[in-house]
Amino acid sequence: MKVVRKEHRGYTPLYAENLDPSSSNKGDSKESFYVGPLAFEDHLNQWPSEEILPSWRSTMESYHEKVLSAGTKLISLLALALRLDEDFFEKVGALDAPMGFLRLLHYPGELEPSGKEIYGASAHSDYGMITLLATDGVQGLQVCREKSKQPQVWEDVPSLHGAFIVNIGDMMERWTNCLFRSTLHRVMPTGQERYSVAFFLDPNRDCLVECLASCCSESSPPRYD
Ligand SMILES: O=C(O)CCC(=O)C(=O)O
Ligand SMILES: [Fe+2]
Repeated sequence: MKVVRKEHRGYTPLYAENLDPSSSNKGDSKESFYVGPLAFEDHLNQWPSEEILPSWRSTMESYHEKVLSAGTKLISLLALALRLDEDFFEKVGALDAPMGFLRLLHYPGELEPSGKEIYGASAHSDYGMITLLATDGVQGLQVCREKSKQPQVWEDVPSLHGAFIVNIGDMMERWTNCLFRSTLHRVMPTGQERYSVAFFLDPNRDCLVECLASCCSESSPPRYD
């Protein structure tokens, strides 16, 4: 198929991805479609033809722009919470040519029989700054609050109509010296079909990520420098 994933854009088929290779997982029971940054590198995006899906591209572009704008505002609130200037992450170049990746996800209700454990999405944390996640309200998403404790305790994430679920990513964990922890999460199959749309806001590749001054002290030195 012409839109099969290339350069992190396009279609990923069922079971093609395994977010937690340490588990004896068959591959995640989800299929997805990635749309990368629009303003920059837009030529890498892959779009189904207008004849097959009329207006799909313009709908995705419009959603991408709106969720990027919401994510950018949220990042400025995180900056204020960290006692930084509101535009700190802009000033360090994190949002230059914003690296926003939209991922449309579909989890089928019925799964292929398999002797292996099957997850919708196996345990992982997202790797950027923040993720804004919209779901159709079908359960399945779980978080583990204490990710370094064993045994891990998983909690269902309730869905709130009209609200995004916001996850902190690994880069934000590093930046804040673990003050903000990236969220370990997974999606369990429930037997019900499920749709979600994730928007990953990553820092620009040229942005230097170093421990924020407000997040380290003598008793809490930078862990990643
Ligand atoms: O579908 C969901 O609720 C979560 C998706 C997810 O965690 C991801 O794509 O990184
Ligand atoms: Fe995720």
